[in-house]
Amino acid sequence: MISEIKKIGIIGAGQMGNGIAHVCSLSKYEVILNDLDKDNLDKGMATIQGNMARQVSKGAISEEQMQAALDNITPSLALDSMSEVDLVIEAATEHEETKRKIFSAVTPILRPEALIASNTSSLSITRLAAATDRAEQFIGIHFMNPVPVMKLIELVRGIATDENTFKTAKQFADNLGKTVAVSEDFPAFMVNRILLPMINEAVYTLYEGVGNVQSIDTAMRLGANHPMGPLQLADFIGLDTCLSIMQVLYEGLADTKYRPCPLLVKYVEAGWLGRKSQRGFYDYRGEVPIPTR
Ligand SMILES: CC(=O)CC(=O)SCCNC(=O)CCNC(=O)[C@H](O)C(C)(C)COP(=O)(O)OP(=O)(O)OC[C@H]1O[C@@H](n2cnc3c(N)ncnc32)[C@H](O)[C@@H]1OP(=O)(O)O
Ligand SMILES: NC(=O)C1=CN([C@@H]2O[C@H](COP(=O)(O)OP(=O)(O)OC[C@H]3O[C@@H](n4cnc5c(N)ncnc54)[C@H](OP(=O)(O)O)[C@@H]3O)[C@@H](O)[C@H]2O)C=CC1
Repeated sequence: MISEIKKIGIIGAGQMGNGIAHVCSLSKYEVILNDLDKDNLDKGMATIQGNMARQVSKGAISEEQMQAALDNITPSLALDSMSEVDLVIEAATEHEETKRKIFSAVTPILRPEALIASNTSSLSITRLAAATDRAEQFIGIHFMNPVPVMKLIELVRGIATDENTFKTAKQFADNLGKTVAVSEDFPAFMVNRILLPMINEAVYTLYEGVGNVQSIDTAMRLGANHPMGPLQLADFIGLDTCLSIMQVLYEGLADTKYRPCPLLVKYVEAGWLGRKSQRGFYDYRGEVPIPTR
C-alpha cells in the first residue's frame, strides 16, 4: 500500500501535463513526463522552462530551484518508463476512449501498489476507474489551468476509491501548496459544472448576434470583474476541451440546458481550437490577438 508519493508519471505533455510536471518538480517530486509525440514532449519541456524562467525573473523561485526542478523531470515517449512510479496522473486529451486505452496500456507496467489519477475535466471517475485493474487506487485529481498559478485542486472519489488513496492524494495536493475542494463524481464536477455553461452561453450570445467577440469579453471582464472574458477563456482552455465537457454535461445530465452551442461545434470542426492551434474566437497568429467575429 502506497502512502507517500515520491515518483510521479504524467501521461500527456499538453498544457495541463506540462503544468502538472512544473509544479510537481518544483515540489521536489521525481517526474516522468510522457507523450506519444516527440514534438509535443519537446514543446511541453520548453513551456516548463519558459514559465520557470519567468518565475526566476520575478523572484518567485531561484535559478538553483529552477535547475533542480528541471533535473527532476525525465521526458519519455514509452510507457515502460512508468514501471517505478508511485502515482500516474493521466492528462491526455479529454476523450474517454483515449483515456481508457491509456489505462489498458499502462496498468500491466505499473507496480501493483501504484495509484492512478486522472486530470479529466468532466468524465466519470467511477467509469474510468472501472477501465483499470485497481478501482480502489484510482482518483480524480483535477488541476486548474494555468497549473502553476491556480490554487485549486478538485479531488473526486469514484465509487470504489479507498480511504488510503484519498488521503495520499490529499497529502500530495497539500505538498504542492494547493487548496483542495472535494467533489462528488457527477458530470464535470463543480468548477466546470458552473464555468462551462457560462462559456457555452457566451458562445450562444455571439451566435445570436447579441454582441461580437470583443464586446462579450469586455462586458464580462469589466462588468463582472472576470480576469479573462469567457471567449478568451474558452480559447485558453481549448475549444475541443470545452465542447467535450459540454457534451458530457448534456449526455450525463440529460438536460437540454447543456446543449453545446452549434457555433462552438463549428469552430472545433474547423480545427480552430483556440490558443493551442493559433486560432479560435481570436486569431493569435499576429502580434496581438484579433477577434474572428
Ligand atoms: C477546464 C478545466 O477543467 C478547469 C479549468 O482550469 S478552467 C480555467 C480556470 N482558469 C481561469 O479561469 C484563469 C482565468 N485567468 C486568470 O486567472 C488570469 O488571466 C491569468 C492568471 C491566467 C493570467 O493573469 P494576468 O494578470 O492576465 O497575466 P499575467 O500578469 O501575465 O499573470 C499573472 C501571474 O501569473 C503568472 N503566470 C501566468 N501564466 C503562467 C504560467 N503558465 N506559468 C507560470 N506562471 C504564470 C505570471 O507570471 C504572473 O505572476 P506574478 O503575479 O508573480 O507577476
Ligand atoms: N485545458 C484546460 O484548461 C484543462 C484541461 N484539463 C484536462 O486535462 C486533460 C488534458 O488537457 P490539455 O492539457 O488541455 O490538452 P492538450 O490537448 O493540451 O494536451 C493533451 C496531450 O495529450 C497527448 N495525448 C493524446 N493521447 C495520448 C496518449 N495516448 N498518450 C500520451 N499522450 C497523449 C496529446 O497529443 P496529441 O495532441 O498529439 O493528440 C497532447 O499532447 C484533459 O482531460 C482536459 O479535460 C483539466 C483542467 C483544465
